Amino acid sequence: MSTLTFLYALPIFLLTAVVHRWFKRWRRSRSFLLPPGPKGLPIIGNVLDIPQGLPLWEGSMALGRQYNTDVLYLNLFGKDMIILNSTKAISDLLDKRSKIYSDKPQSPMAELLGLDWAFSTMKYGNKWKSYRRLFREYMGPGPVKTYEDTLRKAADSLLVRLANDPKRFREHTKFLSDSLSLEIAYGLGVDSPDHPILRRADEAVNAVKSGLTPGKWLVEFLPFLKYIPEWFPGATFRKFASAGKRSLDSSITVPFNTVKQRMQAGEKVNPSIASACLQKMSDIYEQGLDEDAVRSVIGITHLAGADTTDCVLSTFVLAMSIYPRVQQKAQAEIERVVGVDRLPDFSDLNDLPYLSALIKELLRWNAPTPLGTSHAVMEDDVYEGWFIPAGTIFLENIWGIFHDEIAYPDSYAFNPDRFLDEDGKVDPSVPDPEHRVFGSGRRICPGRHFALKAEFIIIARILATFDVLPPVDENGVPHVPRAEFTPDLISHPAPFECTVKPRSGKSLMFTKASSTPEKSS
Ligand code: HEM
Repeated sequence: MSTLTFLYALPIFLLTAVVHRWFKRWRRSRSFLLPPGPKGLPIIGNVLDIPQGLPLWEGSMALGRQYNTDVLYLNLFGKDMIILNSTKAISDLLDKRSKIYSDKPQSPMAELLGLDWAFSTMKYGNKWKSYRRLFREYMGPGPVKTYEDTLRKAADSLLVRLANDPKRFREHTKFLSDSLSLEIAYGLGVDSPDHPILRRADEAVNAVKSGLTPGKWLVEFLPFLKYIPEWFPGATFRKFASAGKRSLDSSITVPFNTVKQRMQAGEKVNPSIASACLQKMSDIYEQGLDEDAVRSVIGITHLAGADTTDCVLSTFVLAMSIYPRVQQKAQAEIERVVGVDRLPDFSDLNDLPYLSALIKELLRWNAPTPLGTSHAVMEDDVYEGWFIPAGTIFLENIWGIFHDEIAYPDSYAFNPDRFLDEDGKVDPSVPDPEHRVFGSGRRICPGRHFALKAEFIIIARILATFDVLPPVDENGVPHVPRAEFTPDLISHPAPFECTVKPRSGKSLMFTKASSTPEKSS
């Protein structure tokens, strides 16, 4: 198509597609009762109804209250979207009707990023099931026990970095999260955050986070825009997607090929999911999978876990610098149960209810994925008398249910005690954020067993050895950071300053003793 023809054809194509969609929706809305939501305008639907200046999770809670519904219907350029604002609605639909609510919406941005290899964006079906089964072989509740030693070492190397350079705590937690997932997936050790594999992975994760943020890109609502060529004025999304695709392709290929080539050359490689899979390729072929499937499942293990782990750790540092009494209480519990002659270990978990409550509170206070990731319904459905058209996109408002003032009074305060009963034991009557923060139904996060293990050991060991403190100015006055979080698909604390100080000579001894030389790839 010549440039001129394209320029003439585009607006006509655009208008026809939008009018067609709007007409379909208008016809349907006359025959069926859709769930409550703002009325919207012709063609663009509710685009202008979404409260501005607020993250979508807060804005949709406000709209839900305005329309007195926990099943908020929005129409965005003819696309049906429902935001579920209560645990009941999430459980009724995404859990109890998971047979038809486990699809993923077809996302033009995911397509432009070339994400068809990733089972997290795959349509519900046999291919997704077989990829997820392979992931579970290495990340299920049993297999994750085999990573305990790697996790202890990773936690201890973080302590060393914190002791040596306390102000750059945020870089250290990020490096820990990134290098840990690289090691578990490929057995590759890296000694610097500037290692090209980590940099590429970072670019890839950022591309996915930005590319899949709900409502961020017009092409999600007007899919034909994906045919706009990269050179077209204003087509920044195309350039963004091409760069993201390059980083993603490199991130799943380079480390995998490195391990494969080393194994083929008979070199010794560290244990990892990649080496385990490559050693048993004949079994994998028998399961109907091939090397592409293995590469992609391991790629997801590497890329999906790092940012969420980092998010929880930086939220922990922020919370401790704002709430010193919570920190002291957790440290006192650790000293009482573990003593001061060793570091906390996995076997201590059940004896540390306050620490368990603190981790639950971290996940609640700043849920790493405030809207989960979208689901799509595969068939027309009816819920509470409302019609739900096939293909409707669903978002679960995890942030919203974690800020429900009835379940969690004074919900913006960081208060682990809300999860404990009078005897200091975890109170089963308080809804456990661990049951909701990882999503729902058949798509529930399969990395959750690993995530909870990693967070426990890292946080317990930091608390045992360091005090997290707000920064002080030249007059010694502390400047407590504010609890602010980014409005992204994975919502991190906004930049803040603080520092960490070793708690005693003994804690310094632990960090020195565990200062084993780091591997290089
Ligand atoms: C605190 C840490 C984490 C949180 C809060 C989290 C949260 C989530 C959420 C909300 C989903 C979407 C579930 C749904 O569609 O309903 C998800 C999916 C997923 N997560 Fe996690 N995650 C975490 C850590 C991890 C880790 C460490 C890994 C890998 C080792 C991982 C791998 C995945 C994968 C592969 C999926 C896609 C599942 C599918 O579509 O079948 N996650 N996660």
